[in-house]
Amino acid sequence: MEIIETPIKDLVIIKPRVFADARGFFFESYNEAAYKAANINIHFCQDNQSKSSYGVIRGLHYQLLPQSQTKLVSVVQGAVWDVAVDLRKDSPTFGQWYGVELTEENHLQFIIPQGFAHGFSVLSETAVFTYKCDDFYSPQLERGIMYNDPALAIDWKIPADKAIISDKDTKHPLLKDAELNF
Ligand SMILES: Cc1cn([C@H]2C[C@H](O)[C@@H](COP(=O)(O)OP(=O)(O)O[C@H]3O[C@H](C)C(=O)[C@H](O)[C@H]3O)O2)c(=O)[nH]c1=O
Repeated sequence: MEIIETPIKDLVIIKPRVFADARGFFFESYNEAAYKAANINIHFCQDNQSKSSYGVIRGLHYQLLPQSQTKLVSVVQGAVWDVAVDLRKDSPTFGQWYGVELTEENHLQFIIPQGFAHGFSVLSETAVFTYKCDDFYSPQLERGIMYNDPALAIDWKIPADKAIISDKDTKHPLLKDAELNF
């Protein structure tokens, strides 16, 4: 696997080694030993999966310490624009976001570290999104910030009038008003 750095420290893209043949393809979607060899020491404890239609934006979500989550996210069907926002108050990139297109064709994976908000928009007719978390879901510690916060100015790669947002995701605070403890 290849680790691709981003302009935001600790936020990295994983390009797995894909074995393609006449039948299709095979790749290891996670290997703890390979991660340890790359000095990526994460122990995952929960896998999630969601399916969404074109135009859906899920996010921007995070969990507060002590149950903030590192996530390894990828797409098994379709294509999404995946976005992480740095919420670490002492980070030189606090409030900055980075996006990457994850698709069933490019097999790219994205490691979203603790201290980041995460969200994605669906670029294909449907997308099946799968991710591993290194801590369990905690409704009590789950928080969100607005996907369309003007201070973030995130380009979701879909027309704003096509965005499909859950009611919950229309009621998050702006980043300036968010509860953070990273
Ligand atoms: C996240 C989660 C949710 N749920 C339940 C709670 C709700 O009744 C239902 C749907 O949850 P929600 O609308 O928060 O799902 P998403 O909008 O896809 O949220 C996720 O999307 C963004 C992109 C993320 O990065 C987070 O992992 C996660 O917040 O599943 C669970 O039972 N376990 C869980 O781990």
